Amino acid sequence: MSELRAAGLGVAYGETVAVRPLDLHVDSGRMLSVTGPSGAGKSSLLWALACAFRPAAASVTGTVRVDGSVLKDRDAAARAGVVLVPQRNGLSGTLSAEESILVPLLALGVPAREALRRVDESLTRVGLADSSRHLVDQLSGGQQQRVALARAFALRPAVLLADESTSDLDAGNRELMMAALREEADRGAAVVLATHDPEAAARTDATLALDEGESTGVREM
Ligand SMILES: Nc1ncnc2c1ncn2[C@@H]1O[C@H](COP(=O)(O)OP(=O)(O)OP(=O)(O)O)[C@@H](O)[C@H]1O
Repeated sequence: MSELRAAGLGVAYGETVAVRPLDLHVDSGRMLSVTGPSGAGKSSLLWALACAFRPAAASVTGTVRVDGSVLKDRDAAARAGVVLVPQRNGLSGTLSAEESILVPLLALGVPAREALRRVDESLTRVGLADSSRHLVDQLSGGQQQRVALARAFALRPAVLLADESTSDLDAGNRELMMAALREEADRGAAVVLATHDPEAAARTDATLALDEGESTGVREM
């Protein structure tokens, strides 16, 4: 069970203010969508929630807490179980789908047998069990999105931050991935999905709308 809370969270790139300080909270078991036009600040908000910015890359104000503990940096976020699926997936093109999932599990100290079990389970969940040996570069954009989500699911995140993770999917796979994200929430994760897609946003519990970096409020669905 995990609760995500941000207070006064803001992001600027030099003179460019990407996110004006905002508060948000996502309880365990809930899904929040972050919506807004291109450039509204959705990715910047998710990166700040994951404490993923290098200090030189952006100036971030405010605090992020998971279960009451302030996250100081990216390592602390990882230890708290915060997993970011970035907009461009963050996969290495030269690894296979299964290696993409296995490597971070082994790096975290998950025993090999359990890690391999999670690889199979998560690729099956996203409908890519038959593509496990394919290199990421040999997969379509939508298949790569599903591998990136499978990798996140295998990590059993406490907080799952998914950035446009359904944007390249056909309707059937979008449905499958939205159901999988809901399962993550049902398992106890706090889930945040940045999306342009009103149908995906409608499947979440609440929506935070951004406009030029400003929150225009949270609407319960
Ligand atoms: N590394 C960067 N350096 C400077 N400005 C940036 C950087 N990244 C983003 N920005 C600016 O910050 C603002 C918010 O960008 P961000 O990518 O967070 O928006 P977004 O809502 O995710 O957009 P999209 O829907 O197109 O992905 C934009 O004005 C963008 O140009």
